Amino acid sequence: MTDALAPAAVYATPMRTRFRGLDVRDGVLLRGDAGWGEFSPFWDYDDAESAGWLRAAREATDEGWPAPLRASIPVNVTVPAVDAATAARIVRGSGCTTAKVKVAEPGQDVAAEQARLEAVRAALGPGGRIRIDANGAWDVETALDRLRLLDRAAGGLEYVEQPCARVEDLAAVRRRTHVPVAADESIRRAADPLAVRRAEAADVVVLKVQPLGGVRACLDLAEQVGLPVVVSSALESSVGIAAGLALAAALPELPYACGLATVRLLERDTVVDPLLPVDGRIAVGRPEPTPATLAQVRADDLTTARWTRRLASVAAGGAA
Ligand SMILES: O=C(O)CCC(=O)c1ccccc1C(=O)O
Ligand SMILES: [Mg+2]
Repeated sequence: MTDALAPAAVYATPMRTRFRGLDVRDGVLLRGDAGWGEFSPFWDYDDAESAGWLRAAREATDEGWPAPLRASIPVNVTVPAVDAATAARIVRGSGCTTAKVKVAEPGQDVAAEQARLEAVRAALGPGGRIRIDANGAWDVETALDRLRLLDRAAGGLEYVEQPCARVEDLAAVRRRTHVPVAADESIRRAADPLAVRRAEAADVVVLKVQPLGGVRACLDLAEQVGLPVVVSSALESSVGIAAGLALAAALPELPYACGLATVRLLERDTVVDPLLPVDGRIAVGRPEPTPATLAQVRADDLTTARWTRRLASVAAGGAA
């Protein structure tokens, strides 16, 4: 059977602040009977790793999502590895009472991280919550050392996301610190996401809809892992964020703020009503692109050709 999978649009937008090494975010929008879907694996992901991202997009276009159990989702403001004054400005402008702060960025020292966390605490006030994300950059001893310093600078950490890359190292850190540990890459980039549970390596799991193959796949995984879930974005446009909201809205329990307030990190969005937080929550919804919004983010011909080829290639692999 030939696959008529073709991009309805290819988008590209500059980032407001460099994040995860990205200055531009781009991807494909697909359209089906159930609505719009986003396929936007990062460029360093190969076809095999991008297959889940395509399953998530096709769930959005062909099936839609399970019924929501809640109408709005509490979210964290995401603070890139910026200077202290910029971090404070991002937090104050967000309306959120939970902040997730990037740390362990290559080339930055711990003093800059302490200053960033002190500024975020001052901006949030004593009632706010602060979590940090090290993206697996530390070894066990470095993690324990940094957690002591950064927990103090933050006036208390809600949790640390992926302090080390390996599951056994997460488990070792978890045994030796009072800061709760969240697993992100150890879930979404692992051959066996349940290894985290078996090793008792985390207190919380971060689930991202695109890399994990869709809302239903994430609901199944949440049930199997049996730990509290934080739904987080893969820096999608609002079309992709809508899938994250659908997951957060369908989980039986949602004890933490989710990392879905990332549309603000993009200069432009694919829809008329971007999925931005108001008073720390995003209303569950599914805003749609229009010809006018798509014109604002239309990728150039070269980018469009690259995504069209990539989509076909991932789809061909997935069909095998
Ligand atoms: O969790 C958030 O607040 C935002 C999402 C986020 O941090 C992220 C976005 C894209 C790729 C990786 C990550 C990450 O959690 O490391
Ligand atoms: Mg993370």
